[in-house]
Amino acid sequence: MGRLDVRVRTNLDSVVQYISRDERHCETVTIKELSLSGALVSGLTTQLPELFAIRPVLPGAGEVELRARLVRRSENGAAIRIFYSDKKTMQALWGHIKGRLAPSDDCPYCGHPDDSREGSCDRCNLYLNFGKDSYLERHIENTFAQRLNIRLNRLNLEHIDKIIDFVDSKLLKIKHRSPDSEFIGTSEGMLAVFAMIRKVAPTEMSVLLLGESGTGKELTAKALHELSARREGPFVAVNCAAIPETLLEAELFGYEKGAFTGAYATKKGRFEAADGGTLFLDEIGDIPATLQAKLLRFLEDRLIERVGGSGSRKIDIRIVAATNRNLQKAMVEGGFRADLYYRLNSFTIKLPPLRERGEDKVRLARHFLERFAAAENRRIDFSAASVEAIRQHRWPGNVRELENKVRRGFLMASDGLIEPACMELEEDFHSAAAHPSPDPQPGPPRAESRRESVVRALEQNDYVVARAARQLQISRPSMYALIKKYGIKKDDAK
Ligand SMILES: Nc1ncnc2c1ncn2[C@@H]1O[C@H](COP(=O)(O)OP(=O)(O)OP(=O)(O)O)[C@@H](O)[C@H]1O
Repeated sequence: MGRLDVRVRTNLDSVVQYISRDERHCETVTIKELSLSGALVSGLTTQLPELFAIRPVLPGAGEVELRARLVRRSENGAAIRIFYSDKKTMQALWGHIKGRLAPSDDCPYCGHPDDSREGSCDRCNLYLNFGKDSYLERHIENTFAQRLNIRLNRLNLEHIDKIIDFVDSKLLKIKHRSPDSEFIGTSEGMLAVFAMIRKVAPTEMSVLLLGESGTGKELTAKALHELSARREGPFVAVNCAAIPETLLEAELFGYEKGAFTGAYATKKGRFEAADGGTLFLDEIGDIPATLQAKLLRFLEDRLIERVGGSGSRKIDIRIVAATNRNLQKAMVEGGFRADLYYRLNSFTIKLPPLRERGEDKVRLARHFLERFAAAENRRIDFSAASVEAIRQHRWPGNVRELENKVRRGFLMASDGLIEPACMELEEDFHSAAAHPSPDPQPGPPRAESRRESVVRALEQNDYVVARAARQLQISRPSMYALIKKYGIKKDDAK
């Protein structure tokens, strides 16, 4: 029963109706107690689906249809929640309840003595003027925030995020996700990376990205592009190690017709394709010496010359380069030009390996799982053992390996649960069980400590909600909802 509603005893015959597997079920029950948002019914014999209809016959108003959900069953009957319906139905329902209100001097909501029956209750502040026609609207208005709060308290962080996303994107059509919002991470290392991305993105500086394979270098390059003034221009990515050395120059700089055997027509290279935007040169450590010289020339004068061409042309691009090799060592050993290294190295972002990102591992795994599950409209979760195995695994292939393992787990899961074996991580789980980690790893809020995480984030950000929300990688409205949900006040946070 709704805690905020006036509840009366009644004896209404009602039909409960639902459809399962194309079959219509009807059952007659009796409503014993009724409020605007709930009822207690007796005589229910079947298992109900999550949502069903109940059709009480209200004396004087006839049959009304209400949408309902089962809250709990007991020996006395079943408690159901009634959802707000159209105004006419609500008025009929309220008319029935009002007619059965026993005269009392106590507030029917909270029991506080009240003899005026005018205005609001001194204690719970709810509107008491039942006799007025406007009561229903005033009641709905007055109780809206409290109803919302009751519901919010039952939701977890992910639900709240989903609802806010839905409202923003589907109802308000706000495209509020920033391009790096799919970039998951709240570990110290990743927060530093995000801060650097935001700082350097709007500039025209060349950026060098360092990090093991699969740590997110390409994603970083895309974020740099999206957060720059070049975002409307093209983003062109070239994996220099994937193109044979003999073809790389023509691929990057283009060629004129007849420049070499097989050059039947003039072709633009990737530099020209990226004109006005960003060129991402992945595996830059693998380009041959001749191309290193050509790239250096470009960085100095911004001119390119097609293979077999006689003139040069100006190109307006920003270069973001990446490598998982130790360029400094390659430079010392003579495999990479020092002048090019220093040109590219004017701003460097180092992506930490996944094994050093603490609880980000689990956060990323959940992010990928959510994506796969949403694409196939399935509900699937990790078992506790899987979560532990994800924490323990060393992840030599970093985020790409994690994504692949979660994809495998998603395909192999049975009964809606991914066990370590589904991801081929059973050994990591067994070693975790044998040597439990004393260090629970820093990271995002777990259910039991979520309040503490929210308080900590607020403290660390001088109570600036937007910044604390950013630190926890949640939206600002979600942060406000959490502050309210946990009743956090500035004084508690100290
Ligand atoms: N922090 C992250 N949040 C969400 N997805 C990520 C993150 N980091 C990486 N990914 C995903 O992991 C995969 C590998 O990332 P990416 O290709 O950017 O890595 P890389 O360092 O460029 O790899 P390589 O060196 O092998 O080219 C991609 O699917 C990418 O979207």
